[in-house]
Amino acid sequence: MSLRYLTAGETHGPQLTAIIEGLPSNLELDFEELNFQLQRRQKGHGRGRRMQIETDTAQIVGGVRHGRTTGAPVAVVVENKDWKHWTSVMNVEPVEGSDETKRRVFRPRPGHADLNGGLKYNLRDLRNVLERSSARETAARVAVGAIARQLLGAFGVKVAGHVVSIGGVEAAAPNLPIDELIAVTEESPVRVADKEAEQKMIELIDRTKADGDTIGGVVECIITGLPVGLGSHVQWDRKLDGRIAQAVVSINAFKGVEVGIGFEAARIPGSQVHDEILYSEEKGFYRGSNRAGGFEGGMTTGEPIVVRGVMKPIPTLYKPLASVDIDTKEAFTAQVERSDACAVPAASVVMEHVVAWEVAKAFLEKFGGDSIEEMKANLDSYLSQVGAY
Ligand SMILES: Cc1cc2nc3c(=O)[nH]c(=O)nc-3n(C[C@H](O)[C@H](O)[C@H](O)COP(=O)(O)O)c2cc1C
Ligand SMILES: C=C(O[C@@H]1CC(C(=O)O)=C[C@@H](OP(=O)(O)O)[C@H]1O)C(=O)O
Repeated sequence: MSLRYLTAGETHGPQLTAIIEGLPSNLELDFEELNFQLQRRQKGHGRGRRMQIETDTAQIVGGVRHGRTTGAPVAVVVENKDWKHWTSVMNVEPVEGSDETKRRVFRPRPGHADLNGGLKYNLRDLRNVLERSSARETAARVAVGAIARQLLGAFGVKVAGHVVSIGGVEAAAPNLPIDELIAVTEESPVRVADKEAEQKMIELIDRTKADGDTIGGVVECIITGLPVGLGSHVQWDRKLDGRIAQAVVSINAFKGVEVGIGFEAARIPGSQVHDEILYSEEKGFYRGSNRAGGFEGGMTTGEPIVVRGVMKPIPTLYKPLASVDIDTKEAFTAQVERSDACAVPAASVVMEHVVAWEVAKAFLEKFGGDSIEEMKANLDSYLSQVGAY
């Protein structure tokens, strides 16, 4: 059985819940590191007031004893502190004229899930759609991904993420060793290594917010330390780059993904796209460049994975766009809910974790095993085979 997970929970409900199935036993979990990743997702210039209310921490309520996984399903809970302000709205059926009715959502926001969800699920309070479509759910996905990241970490695999551009303001390509990239973006409010560009991004976010508008951007995730051969060319749904693309576009507001040089490959000849194959006694087979972003044939090449995702601007606008009242069918402006102006820095943390999850899943498929020790033995045996090739 392969690694899988599900999440449940509403943004203004009591908690988010995730269940992970298929983790090996004896993975030592670092709870501080897990919570650190959750807190990283809360930061970043442009976030709204909600992030001042929450202090995301993961409670592990199943599958872990004495700090180590047992092989049983791992259950994780992240509390919503904001729940206490929403208890009656979430629990009481709105009655005409009541306070709860005021929170009913009936003028759908263009760009959010409101209208499609209302029509599809036949819900006349679009809050029932909003509550689950909210990117609050990405806190659960980061908790899950942080565990996957620790699984990868047990094999020396490292994960980094950073912001490439916001609203067209581009950061210079950082080209730093992964540990430095992690350190430098950790301290940055926009998670960008280029300080000059960061200042321009901050100013742009502030101007955009003051205009009642929102802004998107591009983020990049890099994973190093992987062996050749994760994923497979033999079947469409085993191609790891394809699975990563699906995971990235599943993040709220993500509309595109690039692997390696991505769309740039359409503009230049093959001689400037493909990575030449080299060999040395010390390294074995390796590449002169990594324009493929670590993938050929849906399999890892052994070079770092480099994936980019594009996030559209946040749909909720304080200066709202045209919409229609779902009761009267009259033209109205869209409803305004408390909102972020820009969540690109936070989204880069989410992207790291959804990509880490897909890679961990492929890692487990390749090296199998019910315990970390069994996985390590399988990895060592494979590395010897590759080394002797
Ligand atoms: C970290 C993060 C925070 C977000 N914050 C908001 C927000 O405050 N307001 C909003 O309208 N959308 C926000 N979004 C985007 C919406 O959740 C998303 O646009 C919506 O679920 C519709 O899905 P789609 O854009 O993928 O089609 C956020 C997304 C992410 C990744
Ligand atoms: C709660 C989070 O993000 C939320 C995502 C979101 C949306 O519509 O996606 C709308 C906002 O919700 P609220 O109206 O409660 O402030 C964001 O704050 C989070 O990232 O943890």
